[in-house]
Amino acid sequence: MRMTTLRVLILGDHKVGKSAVTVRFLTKRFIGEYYSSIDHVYRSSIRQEDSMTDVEVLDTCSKTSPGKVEENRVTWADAFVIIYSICSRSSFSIARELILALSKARTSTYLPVLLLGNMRDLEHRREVGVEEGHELALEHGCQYYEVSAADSALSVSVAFQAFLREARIVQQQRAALKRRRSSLGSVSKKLGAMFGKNSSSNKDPGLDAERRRLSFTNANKDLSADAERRRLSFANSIKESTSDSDRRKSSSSSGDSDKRKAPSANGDSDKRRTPLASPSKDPPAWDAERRRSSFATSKDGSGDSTDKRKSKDSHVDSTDKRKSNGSKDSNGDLDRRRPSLDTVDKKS
Ligand SMILES: Nc1nc2c(ncn2[C@@H]2O[C@H](COP(=O)(O)OP(=O)(O)OP(=O)(O)O)[C@@H](O)[C@H]2O)c(=O)[nH]1
Repeated sequence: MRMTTLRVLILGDHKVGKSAVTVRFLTKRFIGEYYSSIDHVYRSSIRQEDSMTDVEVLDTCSKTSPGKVEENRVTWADAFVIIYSICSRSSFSIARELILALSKARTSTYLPVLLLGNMRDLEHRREVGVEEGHELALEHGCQYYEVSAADSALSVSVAFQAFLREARIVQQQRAALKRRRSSLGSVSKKLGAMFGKNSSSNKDPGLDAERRRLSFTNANKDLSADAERRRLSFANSIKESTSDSDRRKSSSSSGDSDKRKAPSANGDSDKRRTPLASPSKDPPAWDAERRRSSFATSKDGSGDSTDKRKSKDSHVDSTDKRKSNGSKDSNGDLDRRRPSLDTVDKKS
């Protein structure tokens, strides 16, 4: 179970019931006549949800200047309770002064402030409306309740419990912020110790600037060299492509087109191209001769359709042979077919 200590400072005009309210909250009892010319500190442990809160309440003696608050007290306290009497307009004005004084004293941090309008049981003597109390509280971001220390402990207890809950949260947030700041401070000190020793920029800013300049120049040099490399590579590729083109031209002029196709293109495309290309390469004389031979065979009537197919097949074979053997095949094949023509002529 966690334990925290909250310091609460009670402020207000004379005889508004500061002591009566404080004692009511801490002891649940009402003391009708409480006289003291000195400040009192009350200590108590209050249970809130899952935790206990140690509360120190400083009941101030407001005989001299009730509208002012000493700086050391402001520093001491975590939370402030400002009490006025609903039966006293002047006590309400002093409450306003105190709120403003607190705002000025601790501008950097949020101050939990509870504004209490006491003596609610004396409604017939009311000088300050409940709306005025609400407005003042809203204006300065305070909690606000009207209570009666004389009438019941409940109203006082409700007001204090709600206020202490808020005060405790604010206190915890403040403590966490302090821890974070201190840890950040120690980390930054360590980093400063680590890098401060080795950092040349702190010692010699001129040297650091020169190092950056050289680094920039080297980076530019690298970029220029890279661009030159790319330019040379591009020029070489152009040269290579030009010489390759020349080579192709010279080889095509020497009639070696079939040989060029094989290594340059993939095998499949060449295989596809070869049978389509070969018939168109046959000279017209071969076609004429082929037609004539076919006509002669049909006229002769010798040989069936199978023979005709064979003849055609053999002719295709011979065409392929011609392609591979050149002039030798062309002469030989032509000569082999000519005797048959002669035979036809003789028969006819
Ligand atoms: N009717 C009524 N009387 C109250 C109430 N609270 C306090 N009193 C009376 O008001 C008078 C002043 O009460 P204190 O508690 O002494 O007020 P204080 O602000 O502490 O006084 P100083 O410290 O002398 O400035 C006492 O006679 C209380 O009995 C209340 O809620 N209702």
